[in-house]
Amino acid sequence: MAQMQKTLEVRNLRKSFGGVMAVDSVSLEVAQGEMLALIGPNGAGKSTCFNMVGGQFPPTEGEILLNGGDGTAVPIAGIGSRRIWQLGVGRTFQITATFTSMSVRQNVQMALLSRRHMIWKFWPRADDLLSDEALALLEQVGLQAQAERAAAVLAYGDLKRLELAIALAGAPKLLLMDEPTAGMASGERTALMALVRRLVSTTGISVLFTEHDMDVVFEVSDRILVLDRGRLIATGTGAEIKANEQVRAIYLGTGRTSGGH
Ligand SMILES: Nc1ncnc2c1ncn2[C@@H]1O[C@H](COP(=O)(O)OP(=O)(O)OP(=O)(O)O)[C@@H](O)[C@H]1O
Repeated sequence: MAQMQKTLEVRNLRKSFGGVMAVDSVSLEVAQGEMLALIGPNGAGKSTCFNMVGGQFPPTEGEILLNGGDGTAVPIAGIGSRRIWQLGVGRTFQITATFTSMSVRQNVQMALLSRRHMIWKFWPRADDLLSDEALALLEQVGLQAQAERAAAVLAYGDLKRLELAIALAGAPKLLLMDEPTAGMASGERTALMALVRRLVSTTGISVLFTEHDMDVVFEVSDRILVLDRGRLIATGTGAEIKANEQVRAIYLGTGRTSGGH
């Protein structure tokens, strides 16, 4: 198998839905410890890219390679989301999914259990066993003080932090975050993504995220990828993307981000 330095490599990815080419010949790489934003107007193909990398559906064409940890390139296109998660690709969704009747700590413990392929019948024991580990993850996201509260009563921003802790419990090498700040107030958005930025720096995981708030994108990303109508039209640092005429023409120059949210 070929050697691979990157966490993720995508080659000539395509997805068509009937007559619509939602993603067209997209190639990209995510380095270890890199925080990469995937931006573009509504309908550009961002979610479709995420869904192929995360295994929600197979590509029409193209390769998706994940670093197996020892430098080997593991093909993951079309192998399904469960298997992809086991190989180290975590994901947060636009709608947060937590067990509302459980405490914040127990939600993280459930994710730890799942990672260890333990099942529900171990729960009474796991409640002790994995408690410290869960609390350590909650500390990483700044939620330790709320560990014993029911997930149902958390403020929205804290729920997003819990979702992040749950994703980290899966020990991902790559975390996909599809509009992680959707529905949050501006200050909260910056705080959440600054936290993710710190976690990337301290843990060395890679993050690929979509985000409609350009201030957040420019503040936290190492690099930015711009999609338009399924095609990757630019890749670069914030400064490069800001200066890119094609990107400005598509939407930065219009004064909107990508509408919608
Ligand atoms: N399941 C589907 N069936 C048919 N067409 C789809 C499907 N999913 C996405 N599309 C189409 O593919 C294109 C890309 O959509 P996608 O949701 O990936 O864009 P996006 O960049 O994530 O947009 P947004 O910012 O609005 O979330 C759009 O034209 C969309 O209508």
